[in-house]
Amino acid sequence: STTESLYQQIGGEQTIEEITENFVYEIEYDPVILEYFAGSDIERFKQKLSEQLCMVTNGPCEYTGDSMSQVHGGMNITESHFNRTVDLLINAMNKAGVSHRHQNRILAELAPMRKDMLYK
Ligand code: HEM
Repeated sequence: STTESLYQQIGGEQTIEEITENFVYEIEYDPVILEYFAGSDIERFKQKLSEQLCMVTNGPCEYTGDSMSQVHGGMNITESHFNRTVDLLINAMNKAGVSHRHQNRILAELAPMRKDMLYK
């Protein structure tokens, strides 16, 4: 129904967990992007990312992580590396069975955060 949240439409917590697991897997197989995560706590990343995905899809979650500019500041993320990371997220969503229509809605929610991450 039209009153269902995007979170419910994609399959709720289980799908969010799958996207997150798949995304980390994709990152682990991408030497260029993996380098950024060399000193990172991957369990924390998974937890905060799944909260964020849940929140932007209007699920029953609160994002308890840091702001996107705080987190990504100092990494000097290039446009090319940003786009590469989005491709990994798309792979992760495809493998989790998220439809392209729903993927576009999720990416549209994340798009405004881009300016907080690039070249900072
Ligand atoms: C779609 C765009 C992106 C989103 C939605 C996103 C989201 C997040 C979130 C929610 C966290 C966890 C924050 C926390 O721990 O409080 C995080 C951490 C991180 N992100 Fe991103 N991110 C994106 C793009 C990127 C890109 C392009 C890179 C690098 C190429 C990157 C590198 C990292 C790294 C290395 C961490 C871990 C930081 C740490 O260890 O403290 N992210 N990201």
